[in-house]
Amino acid sequence: MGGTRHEETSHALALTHQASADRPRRPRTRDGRALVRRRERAPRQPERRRGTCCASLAEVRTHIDAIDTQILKLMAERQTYVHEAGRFKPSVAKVQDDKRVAAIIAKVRAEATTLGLSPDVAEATFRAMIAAFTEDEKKQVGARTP
Ligand SMILES: O=C(O)C(=O)C[C@]1(C(=O)O)C=C[C@@H](O)C=C1
Repeated sequence: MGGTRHEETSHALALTHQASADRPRRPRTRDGRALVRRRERAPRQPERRRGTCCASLAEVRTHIDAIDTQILKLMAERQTYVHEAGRFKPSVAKVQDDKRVAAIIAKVRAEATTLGLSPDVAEATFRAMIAAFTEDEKKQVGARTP
């Protein structure tokens, strides 16, 4: 390119402009930030289901740790409602409600199946969780009633 410095600069700018004009425009938010599409952040669902989305055991465990934190937050929220349930029970003997537990387990098994989660894993997890919450609720009701 044997033109003046100014011509060279304009040519380079024109090329840059051309290259960005050819590229498909990324969707942006109203304030101009690039919208990251979900597929770019998380692996595609089938890969995740097949368990082939991670490159190392450490990466797998990072995902598991993050999910465990979400589960714990939901358990803390569940606990507040279990304590609320305790307020409506007149005695420790009324805390355990087998009919309610059976209904929860039936619902959880059906939902797990829809979500692609093993219903047996879901049932075992919920039975253990409800048993622990029930003991906690008994302590709470026992502290309030004779
Ligand atoms: O629903 C209630 O009555 C509760 O006290 C909550 C809960 C639960 O953890 O889901 C706990 C104890 C009962 O056995 C039934 C269910």
